[in-house]
Amino acid sequence: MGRKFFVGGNWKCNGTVEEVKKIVSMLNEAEVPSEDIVEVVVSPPFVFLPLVKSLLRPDFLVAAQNCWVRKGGAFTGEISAEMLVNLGIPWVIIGHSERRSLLNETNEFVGDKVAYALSRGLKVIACVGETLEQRESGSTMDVVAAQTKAIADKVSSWDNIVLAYEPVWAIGTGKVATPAQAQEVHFELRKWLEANVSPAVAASTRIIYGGSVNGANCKELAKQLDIDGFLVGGASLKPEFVDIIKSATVKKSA
Ligand SMILES: O=C(CO)COP(=O)(O)O
Repeated sequence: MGRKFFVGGNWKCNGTVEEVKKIVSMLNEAEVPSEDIVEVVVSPPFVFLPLVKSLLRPDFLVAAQNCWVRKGGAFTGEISAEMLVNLGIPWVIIGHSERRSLLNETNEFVGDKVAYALSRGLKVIACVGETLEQRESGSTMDVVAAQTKAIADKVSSWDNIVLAYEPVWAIGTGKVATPAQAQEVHFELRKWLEANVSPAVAASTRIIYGGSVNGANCKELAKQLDIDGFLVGGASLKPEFVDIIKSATVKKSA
């Protein structure tokens, strides 16, 4: 169906110059499947973006972890989409659950950010996901559908969006969703896109999974029909990130 496997590494708020250089050399030396099998994007904190971009192998790309909702200006502490474009940063992560919960980013705000970033020419990894309470009360699909709708309402094309399903209860907890749990939500999200955006967008949009993905659990997850890759936190800072990139071949032969 032509959805190229996508592996993102979200470094979150971690690293020193020395650590960043070490991770980049580890990635530069890694033998991974070719670019037509897997797309790899790493997302360091803003301050390291130029350094990582200048050192990283050309077949891996970089992403910012956030950007301002509109054109830059008098917004102390923010980084605009225009600045990312100016630096040649192709991707940005928007709507990560840590920003939604700790910084009160609402569905509407996330939708506005996605739309603005796309309008400037950035590609977007847009994150959705339910909390444990929401899962336990049976509202997982309502929650992720509302988050996805807030994005769909604001954008005219999904060509440059990767949708990341990251259940909040699986992030940084070591408690990964089972392949069946993840597949179920990915399948439902694709159905949602089919019904509410278009069958073509549903068929072509990559839906990636995030939440305690590691070198040991990635293959079983990658085998699932509607899992088109991963957004990796903790393990993206370690050599096992390379094993996660390699899980793209599981998909290829599936
Ligand atoms: O939040 C995540 C990626 O964006 C997932 O984090 P962990 O892989 O550390 O659980």
